[in-house]
Amino acid sequence: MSSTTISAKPVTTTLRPIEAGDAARFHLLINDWEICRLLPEAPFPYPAPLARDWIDAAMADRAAGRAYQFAITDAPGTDGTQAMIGCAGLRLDKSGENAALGYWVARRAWGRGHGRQAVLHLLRWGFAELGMHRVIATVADDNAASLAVLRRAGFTETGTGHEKFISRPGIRQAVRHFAITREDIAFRDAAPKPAAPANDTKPLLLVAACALIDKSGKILLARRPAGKKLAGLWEFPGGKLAPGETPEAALVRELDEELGITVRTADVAPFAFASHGYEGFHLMMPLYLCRRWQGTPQSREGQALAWVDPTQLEEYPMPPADRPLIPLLRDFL
Ligand SMILES: Nc1nc2c([nH]c(=O)n2[C@@H]2O[C@H](COP(=O)(O)OP(=O)(O)OP(=O)(O)O)[C@@H](O)[C@H]2O)c(=O)[nH]1
Repeated sequence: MSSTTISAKPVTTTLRPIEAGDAARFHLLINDWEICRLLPEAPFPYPAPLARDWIDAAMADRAAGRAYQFAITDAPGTDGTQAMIGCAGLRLDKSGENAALGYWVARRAWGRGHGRQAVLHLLRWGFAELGMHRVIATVADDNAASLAVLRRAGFTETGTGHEKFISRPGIRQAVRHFAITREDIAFRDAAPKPAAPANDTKPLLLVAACALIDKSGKILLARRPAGKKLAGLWEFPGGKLAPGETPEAALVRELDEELGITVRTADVAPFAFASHGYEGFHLMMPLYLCRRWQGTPQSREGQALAWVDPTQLEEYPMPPADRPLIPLLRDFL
């Protein structure tokens, strides 16, 4: 991921990989008792060289695939730059199945939902990109804001304990442990919206769609052929679920029927969903990412195909349901 943006008004929270040039601001923000006292490994005062060392280690970890640390940034200012307001990251265990989540938001940016947005964004990215299945987090018992962030993000509390915090010598700080799984996130994203108004009786249509991503990071779009509804628009391969079929099984079937490729259910990762009211039905469409398949995608139903760079998706007219997915893909990939 080069960068990734959330545009959930009124907060705009962006994550981008942390870089050496962030050291001075990192130090300025973290060197605050109200931050250091909540982080097990942060001394207070926080020495400037430690900020540089921490970032160097983060960059080495990223290169080795051990951990992925991001700068949390705010909405662009009038000059277009995005100021760093905190840090969030995932550290994988040896098996690659589990990751530990860590994050902090500078005091000047508290109370605006940045922590929750950053955590949700990082989880979606991690579950889509890293192949991990479970994320754990440990939070000081007196860190009310962080406890709320994890609970609202869908984490389950798994236990309590005591840990050393460098900034609080002589005590073993009471902590709470949390965990969330890939399935929890998929369920959370697919959770029903609030009940529709009584006069809205449109049937719900469940469609599974997939962004196939090739080695150069391009996404496959298919053009709806003449004669179909929304003809001429570009869409993600996929289709309606047959009765009793899971979205993953529907994708495996549709990708074979439409493109002649073989995909395993284990190779499709849930990424986002579209929920859109068309005339006559309400579309609920989970979008999966897939980077591994067998065969070469071919047009089996007369549809034109195009491999599109994520930054150019906007140049391809897509159904209205797909439009909110474009910035997510552009910023994730
Ligand atoms: N596969 C796919 N369908 C989408 C996307 N966006 C979107 O609004 N849809 C809608 O979801 C439905 C997908 O149904 P489908 O592909 O199984 O069926 P279809 O309308 O092509 O006709 P069919 O019943 O002859 O297969 C259509 O109403 C389509 O317009 C998308 O990105 N991919």
